[in-house]
Amino acid sequence: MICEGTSTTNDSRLLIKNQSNILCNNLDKMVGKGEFDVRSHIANCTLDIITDLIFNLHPLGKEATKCLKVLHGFTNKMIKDRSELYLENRKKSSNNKDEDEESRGKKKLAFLDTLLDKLHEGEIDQTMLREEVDTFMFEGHDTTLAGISWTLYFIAAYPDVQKKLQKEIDNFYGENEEPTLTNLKKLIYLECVIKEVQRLYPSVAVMGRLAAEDFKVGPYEVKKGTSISIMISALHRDPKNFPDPDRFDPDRFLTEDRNIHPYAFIPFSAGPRNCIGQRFAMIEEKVVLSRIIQRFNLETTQKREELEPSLELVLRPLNGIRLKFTHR
Ligand code: HEM
Repeated sequence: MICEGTSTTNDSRLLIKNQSNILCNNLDKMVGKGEFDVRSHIANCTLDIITDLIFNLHPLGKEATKCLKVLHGFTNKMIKDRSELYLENRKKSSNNKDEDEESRGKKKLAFLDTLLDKLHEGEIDQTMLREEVDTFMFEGHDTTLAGISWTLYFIAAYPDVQKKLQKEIDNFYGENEEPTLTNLKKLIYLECVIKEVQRLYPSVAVMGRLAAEDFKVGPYEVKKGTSISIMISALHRDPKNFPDPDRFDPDRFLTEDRNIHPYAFIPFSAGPRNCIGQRFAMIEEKVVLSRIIQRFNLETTQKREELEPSLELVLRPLNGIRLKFTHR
């Protein structure tokens, strides 16, 4: 779905770019207004990105903010609207017999169209379709909102890190007009900062699993059927893998040769049910953050101990992320 080389990926890049521009234009209006909680601005951006990705119906993205509380009603309406368009397109394509498979594929812009294909082929039913959409709406919006907001805090609170990022990002946009999947890999330091923030404040801080069989963890016997909570946030602060674990130090991720266990750092989970949106999430965070850093200087008077992480479905800063924006 969100794979390199598909038309969906190219469109995703485009929609992230457009939404980042809208976000930066809105942040422009906050310059000169002192510190404010940045999260509602980021929430509008990440919600529009995910609704665009799923439905490709941008104006309804706005409606989503109001309707999230009645998620199913909202999802059903979006599905109904997109289904009508999908059926219309299908009719047009079957009338146009000359249209080849490739050009038909290119018209499939929304993730939901792929699911509608499966529905019409009888592989899934209406309920399964809605569940998939709900999962994507939640997993693909709140997680990136948290990730981007926490990262902006650390960029504001650590001016030396901000300077290094500005240098990398100025060079990047000096060389490239547009971010692409390939050139985004050059934003190495930004990636380290994003990872270090996910280490300290993982968007998904705890996961639940049911033991499928008996097994042992250290001295503990776990019986089949036991429900298990995996504390990602605690795992990420194990001093064996991350010395001085509470210190914010993006450079830890610069050195690839550190001999840590492959499951010591798992912000996107690991194994068969890991996050299928992780590549998309990294692209989204890189594009949105790099655009902000390119345009603004960030400051904060908030101390780290005032942030009060709150363990809900995602890890939220209870007191908000209060930042001051000035133009560079
Ligand atoms: C910083 C951003 C993100 C983080 C940290 C994150 C993290 C995770 C984690 C830890 C899980 C496993 C949860 C569990 O098993 O209980 C998960 C699952 C999932 N994520 Fe993400 N995610 C992010 C962004 C996204 C995005 C952008 C999308 C969609 C575009 C997405 C789609 C999904 C889906 C569909 C699942 C369920 C996979 C399954 O159950 O097989 N995620 N994510």
